[in-house]
Amino acid sequence: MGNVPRVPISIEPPADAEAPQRHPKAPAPGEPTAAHYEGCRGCGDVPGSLRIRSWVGDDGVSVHSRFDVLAEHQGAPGLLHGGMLMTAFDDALGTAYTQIARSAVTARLETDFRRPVPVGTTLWLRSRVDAIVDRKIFTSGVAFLGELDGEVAGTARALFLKVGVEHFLRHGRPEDLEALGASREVIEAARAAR
Ligand SMILES: CCCCCCCCCCCCCC(=O)SCCNC(=O)CCNC(=O)[C@H](O)C(C)(C)COP(=O)(O)OP(=O)(O)OC[C@H]1O[C@@H](n2cnc3c(N)ncnc32)[C@H](O)[C@@H]1OP(=O)(O)O
Repeated sequence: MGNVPRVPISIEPPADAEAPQRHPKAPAPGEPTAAHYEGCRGCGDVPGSLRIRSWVGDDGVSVHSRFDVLAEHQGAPGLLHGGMLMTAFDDALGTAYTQIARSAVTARLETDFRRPVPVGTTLWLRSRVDAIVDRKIFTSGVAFLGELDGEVAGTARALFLKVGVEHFLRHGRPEDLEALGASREVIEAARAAR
């Protein structure tokens, strides 16, 4: 396999992992969550976005999300593209962790596709953080056809790793970071520190 890295195999949280605690500044149960970023492909209000909307669950930790499946999300004729369902899970699980932690990025995402999803369906997703171990945030979610707790269309698990703002400053496109208020000097300093 030459230089191809070994593929990590497990995102199972250890049995003694820390239980998730809601961040004190997170929105309250029933409130909508904020978009990750206005340019986000999952939840931002920009062309090409899935325009996923999420709300905090009654327990203050889990999140439920709505994704209206449109013709532009097709893979097979009239059916949702699998990668779009993964995008929806990435976004919803990535919103669930914002109830607990600040910034983190997806390290691994596993999805099981249980039922085809016709165009015109409203998908509802339930997502939660199962455990946190140091920088690792273990999450899981379920996507339902038509209504919360309807027929299961898919399930997913993801591992997010906490990162600092320097992750985005080092790797992001400078003009997008500058549009968020980062100065060229701060961006260059973060890149020089690599
Ligand atoms: C300006 C601010 C804007 C803020 C906006 C917020 C936006 C939020 C956006 C959210 C939007 C939605 C979401 C998005 O779209 S997020 C976008 C998609 N994700 C990415 O681009 C991430 C790309 N990957 C990386 O940057 C690095 O690989 C990361 C940071 C993830 C880890 O590299 P780092 O050098 O830091 O860590 P490490 O390699 O020492 O590993 C540490 C530990 O983790 C374990 N491990 C690692 N990988 C895996 C794996 N795949 N499976 C299982 N385990 C894995 C590893 O074994 C080790 O474990 P241990 O040996 O310690 O036990």
